[in-house]
Amino acid sequence: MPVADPTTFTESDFVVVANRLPVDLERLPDGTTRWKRSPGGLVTALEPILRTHRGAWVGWAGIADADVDPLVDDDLVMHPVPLSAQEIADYYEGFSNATLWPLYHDVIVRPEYHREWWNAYVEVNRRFAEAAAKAAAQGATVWIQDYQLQLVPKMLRMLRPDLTIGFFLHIPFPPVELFMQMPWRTEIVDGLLGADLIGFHLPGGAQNFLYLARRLAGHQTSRGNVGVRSKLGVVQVGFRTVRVGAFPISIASGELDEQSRRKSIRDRAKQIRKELGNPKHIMLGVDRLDYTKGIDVRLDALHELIAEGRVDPSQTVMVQLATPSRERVESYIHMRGEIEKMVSRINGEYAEVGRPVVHYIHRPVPRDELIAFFVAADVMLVTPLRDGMNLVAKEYVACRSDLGGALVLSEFTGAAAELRQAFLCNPHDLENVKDQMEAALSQPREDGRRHMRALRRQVLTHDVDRWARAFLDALAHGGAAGPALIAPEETPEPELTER
Ligand SMILES: O=P(O)(O)OC[C@H]1O[C@H](O[C@H]2O[C@H](CO)[C@@H](O)[C@H](O)[C@H]2O)[C@H](O)[C@@H](O)[C@@H]1O
Ligand SMILES: Nc1ccn([C@@H]2O[C@H](COP(=O)(O)OP(=O)(O)O)[C@@H](O)[C@H]2O)c(=O)n1
Repeated sequence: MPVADPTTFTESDFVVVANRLPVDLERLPDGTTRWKRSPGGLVTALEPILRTHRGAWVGWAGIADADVDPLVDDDLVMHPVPLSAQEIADYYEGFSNATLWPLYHDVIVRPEYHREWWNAYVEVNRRFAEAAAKAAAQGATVWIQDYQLQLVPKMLRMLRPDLTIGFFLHIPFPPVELFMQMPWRTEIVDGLLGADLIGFHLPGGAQNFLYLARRLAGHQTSRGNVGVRSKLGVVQVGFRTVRVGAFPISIASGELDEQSRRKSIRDRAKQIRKELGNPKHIMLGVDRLDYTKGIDVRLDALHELIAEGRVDPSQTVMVQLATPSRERVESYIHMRGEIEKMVSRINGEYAEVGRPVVHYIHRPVPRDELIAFFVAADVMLVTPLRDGMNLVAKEYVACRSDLGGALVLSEFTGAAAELRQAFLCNPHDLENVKDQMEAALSQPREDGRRHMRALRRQVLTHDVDRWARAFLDALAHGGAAGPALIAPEETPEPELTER
């Protein structure tokens, strides 16, 4: 990838700041390096937006001590922020992914609170704020992304009061009772309040935050509920007005729809079916290997359905594509072991030679191959215990222009708020998951077409472009005049913590 020429390189009017760049630097065994696409939905969603805005992206290159100059790819300028091995351990694996990630995902795993991790988080957030301040032109718009960078809005405002600053949280914002565990809770709320607009996927997250801004940080806030892309909440921070809203993220659905119609993809989907032994049913899971995704839930459900004779293992195949993720964090190491044991157990009990029941792939899969899997799958299994949005569910729907397939979707994903015609399930209730999987496998063709048509209408009319436009318009125009405010002492008891 070309390095930006420092003599022609200028500051940008639109800057995205995220923990990761859209590409990761990879060190190969022969000592050379190459760039590859970064994992996760944040990159999937933001990359097309940034390319249309011809902006700059500030982020980490994905490996330790990479001292890399700014890069240009088409019109996108990327500014790598270096992290040392110790900072990766303390800021990324530690505070971001062993403290904040489990705390914000309903404490599925117990969050760990360590002062040295917090110190590294503060230090690295400062470095990102400084890099953003350098990349942004006078009066630019800077859009900060996600839980790894919650202190950057306030730090950046102190460095560059001329900027318009937005912040979007890609994961759930937890109920107040859980957030209150955080030893540095006030610092985090204050850090976020440096932004002009703070976006969440769902109104529940926005309302949880408003409550904390009032009770914890002592600011006046608006009354009433926050809407979806409407009815922004307001926090009065001295003379500044901070707006708070719900903006459910999406995918480049039109593009994906087109890609999935290509003959090469259709042919590959048929070939996948053949390679799997032409089973009657293909079920598919596509996730980063993360304990929030409920991969164990769907494996358990499949195991019991087979044991009860409700699913025939000679006619059904499950494919689980699991991208490696956060591989040095203890809870991820443990979970991987558990999942691999479950896969072996199902295959040990029910596979025939040359015909596994579960095909498990623990490595990244090329984009075209992934799309072909979506086209081939009869039932898509999306069963997280908690997920901010889950773009995979929307990607599956976008790929089904044939109106085939069925989506089993956890109620505990952001996507469930929009994809109401899916087979919704409660991942904490195994019998319910089994029933919904069985119903999806056996639904009459016409019902399936009707459900898929409705799901597609939602996904195709609410794409990532609409998400970005809604957020950036609200950031630029500030929204309607502020509603009446509630003083901190008037705060009612937490009626706002449900999602
Ligand atoms: O950067 P990693 O540690 O490898 O993790 C990958 C990304 O995971 C998370 O994605 C979230 O964003 C999606 C898009 O909004 C959303 O659909 C999903 O529910 C979230 O889990 C994380 O929030 C990103 O910061 C990571 O880059
Ligand atoms: N094996 C896999 C799994 C996911 N992915 C992609 O990674 C993204 C996952 O986004 P998501 O919103 O569902 O979940 P997170 O991983 O961001 O938590 C989607 O765009 C998937 O298509 C992939 O390319 N290969």
